[in-house]
Amino acid sequence: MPHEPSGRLPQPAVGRLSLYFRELHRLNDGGTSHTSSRELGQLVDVSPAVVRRDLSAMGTIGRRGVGYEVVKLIDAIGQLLGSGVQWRVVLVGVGSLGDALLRYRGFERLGFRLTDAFDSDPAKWGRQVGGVLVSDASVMAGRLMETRPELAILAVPADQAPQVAAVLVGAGVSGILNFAPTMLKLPGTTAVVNVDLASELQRLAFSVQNSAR
Ligand SMILES: NC(=O)c1ccc[n+]([C@@H]2O[C@H](COP(=O)([O-])OP(=O)(O)OC[C@H]3O[C@@H](n4cnc5c(N)ncnc54)[C@H](O)[C@@H]3O)[C@@H](O)[C@H]2O)c1
Repeated sequence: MPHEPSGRLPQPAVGRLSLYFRELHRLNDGGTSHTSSRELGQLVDVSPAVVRRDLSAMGTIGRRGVGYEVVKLIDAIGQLLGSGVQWRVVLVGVGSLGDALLRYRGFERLGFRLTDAFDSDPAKWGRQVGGVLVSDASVMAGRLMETRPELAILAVPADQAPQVAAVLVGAGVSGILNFAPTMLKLPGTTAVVNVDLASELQRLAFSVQNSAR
C-alpha cells in the first residue's frame, strides 16, 4: 500500500511527481547522478519553483550547488506513490488494447506486476500473453480470491464494464484503471482512474483548433 502522505497531496502534484519519477529513471539510466529543479522542470515543462515546492512538500530539499541526488529522489517518490512496493494487477479483456498492455514491459519496474488476465472469449483461454496466462472470465471471482490483486485494468467493451467492475470490487480489488469509455458507479472505497483516449484526442483537437484562431 502507498505511504500515507500521498493521500494529502493534491492530484495535480501527484501527477507531476509521477512525471518527475519517469524522467528521473531516464536520467539514472543515462548515468546522471544529480539533477536540479531547473533541469527537472524543463523535462516536465513546469517552472523550477513548482518542482522545488512539490519536492519539499514530500520533505526532500535540494542542496545548493549540488541539487538532488537522482537515486534518492527516485526512492522517495517511489515510496510516496506506492511504487516502492509491489502491486498485483489483474487485467480483464484481452483484445487489441489488453493484449498490448500485457506485452508492455514498463509496468514491472514501477512495481506493478500483472498476475492474471481474463477474457470471456474461449479462443483466448490458455494463451500466454506477455508471460501472463489468460483464463476464463467466468472463473475470475474465485481465482481473484486466491491471488488477491489490489488493482485491475479494465479493457472490455463499455457495455460489459459495469458488471466486470462489480465482480472485481466483490473480489476485493481496491483500484481500477478503466479504459472503457463509460463512467463506472462503484462504492466510494474503490478508486477509479478513467483513461478515455478518444476524449483526450478531442481535448487535443479543441486546443489545436482554438490556438489556430
Ligand atoms: N484499442 C484501443 O486503442 C482503444 C482505445 C481507446 C479505448 N479503448 C477501449 O478499451 C476497451 C477495449 O478495447 P479493444 O480495442 O481492446 O476491444 P476488443 O474488442 O479488441 O477487446 C475487448 C476484449 O474484451 C473481451 N470481453 C468482452 N466482454 C468481456 C467480459 N464480460 N469479461 C471479460 N472479457 C470480455 C472480448 O472477448 C475481447 O477480447 C473498449 O472499451 C474500448 O472502447 C480501446
